[in-house]
Amino acid sequence: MESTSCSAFKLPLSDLRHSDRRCRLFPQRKQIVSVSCHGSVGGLHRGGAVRKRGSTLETRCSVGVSTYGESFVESASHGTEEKIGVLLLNLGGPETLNDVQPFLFNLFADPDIIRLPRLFGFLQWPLAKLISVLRAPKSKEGYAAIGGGSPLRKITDEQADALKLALEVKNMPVNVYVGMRYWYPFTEEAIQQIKRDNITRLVVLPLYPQFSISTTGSSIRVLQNSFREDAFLSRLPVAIIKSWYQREGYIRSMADLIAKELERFAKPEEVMVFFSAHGVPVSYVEDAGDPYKDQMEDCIYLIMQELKARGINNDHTLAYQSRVGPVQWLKPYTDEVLVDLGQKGVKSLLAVPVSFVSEHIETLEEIDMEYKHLALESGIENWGRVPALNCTSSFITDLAEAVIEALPSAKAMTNSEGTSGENLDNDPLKYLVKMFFGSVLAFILLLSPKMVHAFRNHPF
Ligand SMILES: C=CC1=C(C)c2cc3[nH]c(cc4nc(cc5[nH]c(cc1n2)c(C)c5CCC(=O)O)C(CCC(=O)O)=C4C)c(C)c3C=C
Ligand SMILES: [Fe+2]
Repeated sequence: MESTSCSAFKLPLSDLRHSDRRCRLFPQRKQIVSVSCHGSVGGLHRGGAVRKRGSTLETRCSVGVSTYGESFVESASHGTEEKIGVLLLNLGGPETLNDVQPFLFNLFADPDIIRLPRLFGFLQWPLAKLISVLRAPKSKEGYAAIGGGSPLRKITDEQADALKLALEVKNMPVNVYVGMRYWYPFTEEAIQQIKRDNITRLVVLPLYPQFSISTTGSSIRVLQNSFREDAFLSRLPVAIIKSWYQREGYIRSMADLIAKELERFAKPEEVMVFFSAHGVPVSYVEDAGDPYKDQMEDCIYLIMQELKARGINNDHTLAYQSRVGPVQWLKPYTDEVLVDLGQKGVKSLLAVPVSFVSEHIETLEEIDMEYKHLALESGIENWGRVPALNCTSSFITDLAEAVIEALPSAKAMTNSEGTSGENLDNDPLKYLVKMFFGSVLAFILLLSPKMVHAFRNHPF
């Protein structure tokens, strides 16, 4: 079954080697191609397993794809039939508590998440194994507190459906695909579905408003790897929307949500608007040139300008949450700022999650439970939280407009440069030797009490 599932991708040799490596690394991926995910109800074709949510099939569905109706558009210039695809990229999340450790493994095995010097690249997987095992108990507690799994897949599927409808209303029939970076439906599977569907033009839309190497950057790397040596994909015109936090529709939708939540307070004008963004390690910004911090600050500025234009002049602040491990992350840290504000006498606070557009563990557990508790303990008396955008119609309409605007710029992804971390090692003996020595080194490095503590207990 293992080799069948890998070879069933029917990739050229180079890609096959890649997916073979993944199959060794991501045992859970072996299962995905053995199940057909297609179904059809009332003109709706999509992962059959998606409709059977909760069944065993559900977690095995490889591709979250909205392909209802026909999505052919007559190409004005060539008179040929166009079949437009939109690929939504997202992080993915464990759907059950048993998924938590393998999900964390996939996350920490990503060289865009744990950035090791090239020389130490062979340590990536043993380290990922070790950190995921250390982290899993704390992470599981979080997922258990929000019902036993991440809501990300369900919400992203709903966003895909809503986007498809919004584009249909604008006279643009498309197939919408969902590709997750660390859990089902994996980006690689969505790409294979795009190929099977003979899509002729593709818009890639990461569901992260701001660009970070660790999120959008990492997902684009997956695309580049898959597209580089595939005859069909390397010719496919693609437009990638790398960031979209500055779009008016998004800014207005965020301002709408904030204005609405402020109204719930007895004295709305006295509420501190507290933007909480997912952090990244400082080295990403300072050494690797990640634009994430600049874009985040710009985004907050634009939202506050929009609120001011509506006569809302509340104080606001930005802090970063969800740090993991023993390195410096972007400051100020959300937990520290909350305590500080409480001590300074702030009584009413509205938390605004700003780096992500769906509810997820960090909003539902970290903000709603941990930070709320901390804030109330620190002297803040009135607490509120702005919901994630999810399927807010003005937001989805704006995403549809972003897709339409991006489409004309689609061109073949001609990325011939190699991508770091792609030196595939197909010799099983070499692989085992590396794994063994890597593991020994990783244990020596990581099992110091300080490191263990950092990964197990750091907030989030
Ligand atoms: C813009 C959003 C995000 C950035 C930037 C980001 C960077 C980043 N994350 C980790 C480590 C973890 N992230 C985890 C979950 C998680 N991360 C994001 C978004 C961003 N991450 C989301 C939406 C989620 C939740 C998914 C869900 O299931 O709901 C986790 C797992 C949870 C936990 O154990 O704490 C980890 C770990 C790093 C190291 C990083 C940048 C380098
Ligand atoms: Fe994260």
